[in-house]
Amino acid sequence: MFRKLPGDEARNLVSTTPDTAVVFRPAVVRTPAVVSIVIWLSRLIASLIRILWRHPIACAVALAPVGVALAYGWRWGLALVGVVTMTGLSWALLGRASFLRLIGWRLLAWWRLIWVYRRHWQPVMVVSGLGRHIRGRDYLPRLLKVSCTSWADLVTVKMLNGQSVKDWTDRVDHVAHGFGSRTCRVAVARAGRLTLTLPRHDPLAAPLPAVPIPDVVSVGPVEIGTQEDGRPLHLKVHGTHVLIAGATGSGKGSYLWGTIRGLLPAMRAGLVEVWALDPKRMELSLGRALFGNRYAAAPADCADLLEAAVSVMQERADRFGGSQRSHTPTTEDPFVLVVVDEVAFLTAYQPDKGLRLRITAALAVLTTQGRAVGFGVMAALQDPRKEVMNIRNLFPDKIALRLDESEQVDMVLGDGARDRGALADHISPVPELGAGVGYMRLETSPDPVRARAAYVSDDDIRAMVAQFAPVVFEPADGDR
Ligand SMILES: Nc1ncnc2c1ncn2[C@@H]1O[C@H](COP(=O)(O)OP(=O)(O)OP(=O)(O)O)[C@@H](O)[C@H]1O
Repeated sequence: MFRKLPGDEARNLVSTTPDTAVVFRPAVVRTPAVVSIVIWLSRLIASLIRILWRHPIACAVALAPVGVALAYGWRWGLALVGVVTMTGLSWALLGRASFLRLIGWRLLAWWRLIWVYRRHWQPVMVVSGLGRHIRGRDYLPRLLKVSCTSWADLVTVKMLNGQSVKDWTDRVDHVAHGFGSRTCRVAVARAGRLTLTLPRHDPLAAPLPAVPIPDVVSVGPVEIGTQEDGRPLHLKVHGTHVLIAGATGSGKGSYLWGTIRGLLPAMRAGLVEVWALDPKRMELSLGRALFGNRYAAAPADCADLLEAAVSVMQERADRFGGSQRSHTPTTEDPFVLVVVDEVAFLTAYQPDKGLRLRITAALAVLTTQGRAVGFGVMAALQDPRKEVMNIRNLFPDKIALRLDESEQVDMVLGDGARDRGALADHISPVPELGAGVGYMRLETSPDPVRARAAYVSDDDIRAMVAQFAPVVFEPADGDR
């Protein structure tokens, strides 16, 4: 009935240290089977009590039919099970959202806690190096809670005393793959506790059609796509500056055009002006009519346009000085968004040093002094190295689309962003899967947010021009 215990083998072992006469003979203490059984039973009872304590409702639901069967006979117990099952099914069919919120995700979380996380916890922690094996005992981080959303598991963990967040961020790959997920993101829940986000599937795997042009006049935040958690992606442009970095074909255009699209009603109302710099002549030229004479492509024209923006900004700052510290868009003083595609053409690859310096200086002035007086810069570039864009730190909000090298992620999003799960170098180069997907790091939050911008196609841009170009820029033409 009882298997041979390991002690039977150990009894025969004799160990010595090399080159000495010292001989160790392990002392084997035989544990009577009854002691083992008592220990095992007491553990079982303790875990049953713990389950009852932690999940009283689930236990009541499971035990109620047993109670009814014992009191009134098995037919009534079975009937109760049938009624509960039918009610649950009807609820799931008729009110899917509320069923998932109140029952579905909790059941799934419980199942994944038992089947995925608790089952694999010890091996994953030990193999990844997050647990410690000291003198025959395993010291493991504690698995506190698992909850599920529509796309990911959120796992709350208590770190071992003395562990740092970096210990975990260095091992996100081990943890992700250990629990059967593509990636793992680490966020601090509170002192000593972390929340791990492990996606079950990629909700951003399919391209999104362009967001409809809003009916209301708004200066932002502008809806331009979807976040990983299914909520709309709103990009703030008024009161900040945004830098978008991504390799060629990563979908930078969707962010530029998505933002312009969301601002169109405000442009028509005269509350927003978009000034466009398009040194490659490929991205913004299709909607050129939307920008009127605030469009430049040749480097010299770009420098002139940027300096014009600086002088409008400084004139505004002189007027505002002493009377107001923040900007509210009006038709007299609209919000000015300077959109620059492939800014490196102007700041790094431009052979004319004089032009390069003028452009870099104007961008630096706009990004350091512009936001309080209603000027924002939104710049896109392919290569985020400092030599290419030495003012990248002047942009409070940053977006990393697909990047070629892992080191580039922290160059764009700031130190530690990749460790926190911003795997921009892992985004698929296949346009349908990865174009427009990126990680945003906003000024207000250190945790990168994964999102996908909706695709604004050439036809969408033509439609925008046809609907808005004749009226967008006329009222403000005399401003320059
Ligand atoms: N949001 C998106 N969703 C799906 N596909 C997209 C999206 N954005 C772009 N694409 C696809 O990817 C291709 C490249 O996009 P886009 O030209 O915007 O990239 P880019 O980063 O601006 O590249 P480059 O720097 O070479 O101009 C597009 O032709 C389109 O097919």
